[in-house]
Amino acid sequence: MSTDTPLVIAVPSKGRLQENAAAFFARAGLELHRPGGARDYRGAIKGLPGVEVLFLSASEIVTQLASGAAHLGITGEDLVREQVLDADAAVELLTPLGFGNANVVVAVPQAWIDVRTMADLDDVASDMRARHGERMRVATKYINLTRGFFSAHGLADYRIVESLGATEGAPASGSAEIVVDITTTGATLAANALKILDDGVMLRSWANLVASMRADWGPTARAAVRTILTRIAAEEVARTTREVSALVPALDREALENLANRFSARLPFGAPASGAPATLVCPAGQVFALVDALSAAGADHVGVRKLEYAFRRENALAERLFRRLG
Ligand SMILES: Nc1ncnc2c1ncn2[C@@H]1O[C@H](COP(=O)(O)OP(=O)(O)OP(=O)(O)O)[C@@H](O)[C@H]1O
Ligand SMILES: O=P(O)(O)OC[C@H]1O[C@H](OP(=O)(O)OP(=O)(O)O)[C@H](O)[C@@H]1O
Ligand SMILES: [Mg+2]
Repeated sequence: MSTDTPLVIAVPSKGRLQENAAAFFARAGLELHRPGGARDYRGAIKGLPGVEVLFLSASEIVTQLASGAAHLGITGEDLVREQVLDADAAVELLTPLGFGNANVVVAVPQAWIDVRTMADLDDVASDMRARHGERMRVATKYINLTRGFFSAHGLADYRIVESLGATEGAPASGSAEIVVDITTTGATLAANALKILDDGVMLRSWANLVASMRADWGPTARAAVRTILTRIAAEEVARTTREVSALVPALDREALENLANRFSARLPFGAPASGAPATLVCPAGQVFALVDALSAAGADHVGVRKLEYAFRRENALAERLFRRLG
């Protein structure tokens, strides 16, 4: 039974992702409003009816997406892969967001100089089992990811010691031999005299915009998500492109189109009428090469602008979601 519920968006309210997530929505012109203050975990988006915001921890956001209690959320891919058994059926990772980067890795004591790969680790584990009748202990909170990765490497002689914090301290404190944890700068691993195995990167994770396939996507939720994804896409296009305008009478329509193609630029308003300036939109990284080419073609004044938003009819994010939802 489908009912017409509001769109529920889950946003990190604490931890590593909070600030970047709030900045991400702000850039897209979506102002998160928390009427009850920091203690209230429910809010709204200013000027957007039909949307409810939940302020939760990154891990709780995964739970809400997996159950369908939230339609859309921002959280780490590491948590999605760890917490949701059938992640590809339950959720759609719409796009990585360029923040919250962390690798899930297998790390062993630096003192184990002969242990560089998962195969070496397998030898150590078998050896421990054979000589001492003990299984190698792996401290982690990534239990499912660890089981999957170890079994893919044929490593079976180990047991997991569930860790709920300060995982990297486990080998020094004697509660485990090795660890599986996330790392960004590597500082915590180094401080604990641990090293990553050469083939020990299990997952390269980023914060993602994630949609739930189990939520109730009624008309109100669909309309609201389209508005939100349109703004997000418009901000992204504006941020990654530049609008270039120039008067180039020497270039006819075909020459202008060829020049645009050379720099992966578009002519959003088509070729200009004679005597009118041309407007091109190119990737930010191509802008100076394009300016040089326009100057070489006789342009006297070339203007470059960074737009605040660039709305286009097609929106890859929304299309991806609606294709999935059917
Ligand atoms: N050092 C880091 N740099 C960048 N992103 C990180 C880093 N550590 C974690 N993340 C990302 O942020 C997510 C949430 O991490 P965070 O530390 O905020 O919460 P947590 O440790 O899972 O939970 P808790 O806040 O209860 O300790 C991680 O799962 C990962 O995707
Ligand atoms: O490679 P680095 O840049 O040193 O970052 C890695 C550390 O960051 C995370 O911990 P966090 O500080 O979030 O504390 P937590 O254990 O409470 O989650 C993670 O669990 C590592 O311990
Ligand atoms: Mg943390």
